[in-house]
Amino acid sequence: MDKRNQKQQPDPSNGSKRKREGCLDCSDYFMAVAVLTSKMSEDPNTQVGACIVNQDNKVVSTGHNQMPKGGKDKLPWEQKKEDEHDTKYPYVCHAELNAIMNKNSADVKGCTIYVTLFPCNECAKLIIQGGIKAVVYLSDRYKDRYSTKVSKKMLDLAGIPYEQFYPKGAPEIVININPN
Ligand SMILES: O=c1[nH]c(=O)n([C@H]2C[C@H](O)[C@@H](COP(=O)(O)O)O2)cc1CO
Ligand SMILES: [Zn+2]
Repeated sequence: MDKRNQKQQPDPSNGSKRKREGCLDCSDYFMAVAVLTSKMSEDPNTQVGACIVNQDNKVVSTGHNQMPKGGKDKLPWEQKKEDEHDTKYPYVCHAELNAIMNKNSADVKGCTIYVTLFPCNECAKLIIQGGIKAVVYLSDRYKDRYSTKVSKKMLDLAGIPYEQFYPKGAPEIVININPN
């Protein structure tokens, strides 16, 4: 048979471009976004970041712990003072609250929240009532605090799973933003 006029079929195993090895896994990316977002926090002791992702694996929001509008540079970051009004605790807006408020979608129903610290009870309420369907957290540093224990109790009652994050790829991601 004369093959001169036959169309050449590309050989998938030879000559075609292969996909890049070692590209960032989706969940590693989302937690990395949460960690990067935490770097915006002005809290000298604990910086928290959150990243909310919808069912199409699209980021719909991020947030970090920060003072409410109008309170920046006017409210304290102290952890301990004789009077609790002089500490950060009554004022600071948690990362999860900010992420839910910052959403670029109508709601956060069915979304997953990636957060660098296990959500406290107040954040758990927002997560549950907002319709978030899963929590992925990095640190459970405050697991013995009552606010974490009751948070887990509420999440359990609402049937919202929470799992600790473990990276699928390399645990360290280096970002260089130097233009040169
Ligand atoms: O769910 C949370 N989300 C969140 O943004 N935070 C913030 C509030 C404070 O700024 C900081 C905790 O401060 P500290 O570790 O010094 O107690 O983390 C804390 C929690 C859980 O405690
Ligand atoms: Zn909280």
